Amino acid sequence: MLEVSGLAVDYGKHAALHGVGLTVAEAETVVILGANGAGKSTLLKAVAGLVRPRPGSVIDFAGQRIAGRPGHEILEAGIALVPEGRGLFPDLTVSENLRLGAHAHRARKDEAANLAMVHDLFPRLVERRRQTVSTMSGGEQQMVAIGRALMSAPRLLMLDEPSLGLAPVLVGELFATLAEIGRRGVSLLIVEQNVRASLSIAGRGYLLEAGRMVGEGPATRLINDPAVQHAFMGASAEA
Ligand SMILES: Nc1ncnc2c1ncn2[C@@H]1O[C@H](COP(=O)(O)OP(=O)(O)OP(=O)(O)O)[C@@H](O)[C@H]1O
Repeated sequence: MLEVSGLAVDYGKHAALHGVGLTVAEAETVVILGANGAGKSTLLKAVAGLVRPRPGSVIDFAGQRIAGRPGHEILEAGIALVPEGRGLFPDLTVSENLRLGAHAHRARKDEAANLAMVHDLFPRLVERRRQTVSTMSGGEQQMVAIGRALMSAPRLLMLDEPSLGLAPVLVGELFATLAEIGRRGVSLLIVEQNVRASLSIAGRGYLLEAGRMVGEGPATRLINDPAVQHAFMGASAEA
């Protein structure tokens, strides 16, 4: 469903991605692993239309060529991003933040059904719907960020380090919910440093190093691959 090849992104003279490729099939969960600065966020931003890829980069989604298109068109095509740091409006309430995720045309007519789905996945957001986001815990804010992305009824949900800053018990809950979202038919593309937790819900993974893909394979193989363990399994990944 998502097919990326030869994706290159430059920040001025600095090349952050040197021509990477990856695929995500319908209803598949894929993880991108890599150290700080490897280019993981840049990859997601390029797919989401938030940074411009170099001409010649190919990003195809559900039969459409989306490379270089603006972010709002890519959202309409069915790709949503939960950015690193979550990108919420801290002074607005939970409900207001969720409603802001529903502005895509493709989701407007189903807003009530999408909200019901978000409340089903995150029951705590029902009780907290009038609470200002800045007063919530990190785990609750992550629920709002994922909920807001789901309000656009994406076919592909991309998450940039969703477990960052969460206590280990919340990391477990987060990945259980992401697995449930995947079971409901949404494709997931997840950038993570938490190797074990993310691979445990994924079908496949890729290793990104200094702007190049240096490995890929089934999650069950990567989770036991010594190269992955050496390169990426820091203290946080052992949690
Ligand atoms: N806006 C920017 N301007 C210039 N250079 C940037 C910009 N954003 C990222 N870079 C550089 O591009 C490279 C890839 O960054 P990116 O944020 O994609 O990596 P990452 O793998 O997501 O790392 P992290 O986990 O630290 O976010 C890094 O060398 C980074 O310093």
